Amino acid sequence: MVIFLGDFMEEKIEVLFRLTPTYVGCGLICPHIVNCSVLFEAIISWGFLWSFIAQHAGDWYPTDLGSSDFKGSILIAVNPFTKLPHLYNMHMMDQYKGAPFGELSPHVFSVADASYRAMMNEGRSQSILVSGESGAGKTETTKLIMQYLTYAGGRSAGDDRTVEQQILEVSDARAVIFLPK
Ligand SMILES: Nc1ncnc2c1ncn2[C@@H]1O[C@H](COP(=O)(O)OP(=O)(O)OP(=O)(O)O)[C@@H](O)[C@H]1O
Repeated sequence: MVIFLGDFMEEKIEVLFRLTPTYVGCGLICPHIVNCSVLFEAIISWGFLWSFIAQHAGDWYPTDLGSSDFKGSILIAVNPFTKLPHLYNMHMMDQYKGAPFGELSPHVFSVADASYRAMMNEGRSQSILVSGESGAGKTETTKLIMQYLTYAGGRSAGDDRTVEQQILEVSDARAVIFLPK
């Protein structure tokens, strides 16, 4: 599940994770939910979670969202367990670049594009939450989001390196700092 949280601050996301036991609790309090299909259960449970947040989050819940309306975007992404290169190639990125949200079919590039444009238009950091159980495809989905963002970002004037190269170089630096051999 990919959720575009807009310009939620990092600490707000931490609160979200702390609230996650509520999501588990929903299944215990309402046993019929756990009998639903996995997808349906996930949708209902996240609905409960967001409802809970809207009601109890108080001061950290962004005021511009109102108290019961989620302005961001949720994408249900299903792991295909097979390579689907035609869905994630340059042509698809071209299609989604700048397209109004919801105009084209649901796609992780659509979420990434909305995030990128919000960052550019509002000049504020944006957050995308990728959630799911082990093996759901979070890592692959995150890589696709990074692939799109590096494509959308291009390269800055006077810098021959692409954004992708710069990110890879930072990753190398972090690997050296945190994972010395
Ligand atoms: N979009 C995709 N296209 C093709 N295969 C995929 C895709 N997403 C996931 N997979 C397949 O599913 C496997 C597990 O995906 P992934 O590693 O992203 O899961 P995860 O949610 O990060 O798991 P964990 O939480 O255990 O780290 C991948 O190795 C890949 O084979």
